[in-house]
Amino acid sequence: MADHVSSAEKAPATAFAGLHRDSASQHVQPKMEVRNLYFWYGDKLALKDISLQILPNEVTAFIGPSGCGKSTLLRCLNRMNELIPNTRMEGTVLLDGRDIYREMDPVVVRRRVGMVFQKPNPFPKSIYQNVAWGARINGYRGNMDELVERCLRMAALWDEVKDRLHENAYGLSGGQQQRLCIARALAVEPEVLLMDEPASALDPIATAKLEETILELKKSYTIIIVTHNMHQASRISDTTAFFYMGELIEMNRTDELFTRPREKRTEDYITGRFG
Ligand SMILES: Nc1ncnc2c1ncn2[C@@H]1O[C@H](COP(=O)(O)OP(=O)(O)OP(=O)(O)O)[C@@H](O)[C@H]1O
Repeated sequence: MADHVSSAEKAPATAFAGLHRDSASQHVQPKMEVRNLYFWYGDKLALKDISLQILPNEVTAFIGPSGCGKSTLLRCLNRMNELIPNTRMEGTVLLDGRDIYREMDPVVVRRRVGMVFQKPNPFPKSIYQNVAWGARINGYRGNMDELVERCLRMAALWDEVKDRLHENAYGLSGGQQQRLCIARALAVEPEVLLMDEPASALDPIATAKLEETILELKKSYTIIIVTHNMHQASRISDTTAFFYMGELIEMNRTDELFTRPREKRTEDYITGRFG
């Protein structure tokens, strides 16, 4: 296991020492931290002893063969896993140092840690209402027009939809719908964005646009993205975590992981020898 991967026994500050380069003397606090996490679907163990840290304002990519637990881990980071019956989790997940399972309300966790899914899933409502909805149920009292515009701009969609805000979202292309879903996620003012293969249903041009958007968003948000596409991981992420059969095999700066993997299984995967 790579030496930067923390365990509960190691002090969190040192666990990421090999990774963080912001300052030689000062460690940035992780935005999120997972400690010794196990997850079961019924009797089936899907995640085994996962420990890792997510740094703020970075893109972290989760890669690995199908079924290795990437989406499961993503859902553990905002308590979405709790919505799946007959599952069990052990371990700790921290957001800004606070335990999201023991010290925080799940509704608050899901607001602060937003999610964008594999398939764009806008509501059958107008573009405007798609963005305003989340803010409204969250009790937003400010100027809604301004908020909608701000979120659509952040999601790099404003210029394409500003003259058709009250048209049905289903009239948008797949790539536009996915950016609308990002705008909708941003409307509740999250701090972390979880993205589960957000480009898998998009063509190369829409994918490129989405990747640009993600790079722009990381200035304001912490982003974790599950991707099957290793080129995408290397293009947009700062840190990459490689999973295999429910275990975290290696996590490192993306350029290091792709050019000098420490583990044979990582090397085999990134060179296409399996998976
Ligand atoms: N709702 C569920 N009920 C039972 N088992 C599940 C459920 N969701 C996932 N699993 C199992 O848990 C393991 C991890 O699945 P998960 O979807 O997290 O993997 P993944 O790495 O995201 O896969 P993919 O890349 O194919 O999306 C797999 O063996 C999968 O079959």
